Amino acid sequence: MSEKKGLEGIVATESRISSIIGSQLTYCGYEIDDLAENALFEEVVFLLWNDRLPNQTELDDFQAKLFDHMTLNPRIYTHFEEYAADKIHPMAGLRTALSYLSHFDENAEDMSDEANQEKAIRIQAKVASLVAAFSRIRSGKEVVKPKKGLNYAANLLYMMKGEEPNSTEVEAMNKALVLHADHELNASTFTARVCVATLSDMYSGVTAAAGALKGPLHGGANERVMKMLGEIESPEAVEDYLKEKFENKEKIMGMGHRVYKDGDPRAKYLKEMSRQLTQEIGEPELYEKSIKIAEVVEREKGLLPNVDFFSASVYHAMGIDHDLFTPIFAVSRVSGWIAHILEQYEDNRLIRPRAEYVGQTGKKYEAIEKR
Ligand SMILES: CC(=O)SCCNC(=O)CCNC(=O)[C@H](O)C(C)(C)COP(=O)(O)OP(=O)(O)OC[C@H]1O[C@@H](n2cnc3c(N)ncnc32)[C@H](O)[C@@H]1OP(=O)(O)O
Ligand SMILES: O=C([O-])CC(=O)C(=O)O
Repeated sequence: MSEKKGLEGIVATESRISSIIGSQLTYCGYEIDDLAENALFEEVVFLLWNDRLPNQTELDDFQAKLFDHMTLNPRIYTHFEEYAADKIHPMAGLRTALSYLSHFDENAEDMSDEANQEKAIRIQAKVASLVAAFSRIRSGKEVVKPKKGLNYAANLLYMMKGEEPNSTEVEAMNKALVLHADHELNASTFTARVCVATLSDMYSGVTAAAGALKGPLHGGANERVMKMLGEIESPEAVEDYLKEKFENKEKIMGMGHRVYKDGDPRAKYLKEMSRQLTQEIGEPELYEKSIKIAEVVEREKGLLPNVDFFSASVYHAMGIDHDLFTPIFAVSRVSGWIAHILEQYEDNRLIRPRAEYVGQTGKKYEAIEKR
């Protein structure tokens, strides 16, 4: 085979946005540790889009613009009522809604830099509102409008829960958003770049990317991790549970990574958050089961937890519905998709690789009654 299956190790573009070397991840030159410990999610979004951190005036202005665009057209709520009645998965709902957002943007087709900057803010602002509104509408609750003065992470939680989150919850959500914001040429980001390299619009790029993130081998793994934790009764039951999975050649969700072979640098933060938060809600066994799973999978398969592994128990402890875990990932990753879309537009060329043909040759058309 002349191609690399799954394009493993292939460098498909240059990028200034994030870099992975060994187990070191940086956003625009800043170590993920530095950002996870210190940065506000909005600062990270500004950084990814502008290649530098904002000063206070720029941050205030950026946050104000995000706040101004958080409100949704009520026609979206009507859509959500239909999705809820049909019990569609929230990630399918989000994918459709990201596309629908373009219907309310009169500059959706304007490809100027100015219009694209404006679209970037609108999409980032509205994605949090979409996830929150969907979750409330399907539970028969009133949609909650964003609250002035709250940061992005706090507003996301506020719009979901209808009450102001405490500082521990805001800090945890902010850190989770920072950790998920960008990750080099992961599958959904690559999808976004392939889509807009045809010079399609930004809404199409993020919609395509959301479709890719939804899959269980990518962002959809976090929801499956929670399902697995629910299926295992106790830390003592982990060995037998995993033995059966290994025998059936099933993959263990949240474990392993295409690029990181010595560990995902984001996982340690989510691990610590999982320890603290599951303790606080009185469900420490969720953390204990997670630790045992990680230990057995490392021993048997040499695989380590990725970003989706401990985020599951973190989001659960924050009271988030399990099928909203991947949409929450998307709320953060939209920032990275947009950064890559803008970068793709800057120096675009159609992305169109080749396939090695391995099919039949020399066939002749036969009339249908002869087949
Ligand atoms: C945000 C993110 O997207 S992080 C990734 C989220 N996805 C998951 O957590 C899903 C579970 N993990 C996986 O499926 C994989 O580790 C991936 C897709 C993340 C990376 O995959 P790759 O590096 O391409 O490995 P690939 O899928 O080719 O597997 C290589 C071998 O390791 C095994 N393997 C890889 N991951 C796992 C796993 N989680 N559990 C069990 N076995 C695994 C495969 O079965 C395969 O074994 P084989 O060679 O005996 O057939
Ligand atoms: O980079 C990848 O392949 C998957 C990943 O960890 C991410 O998207 O955050």
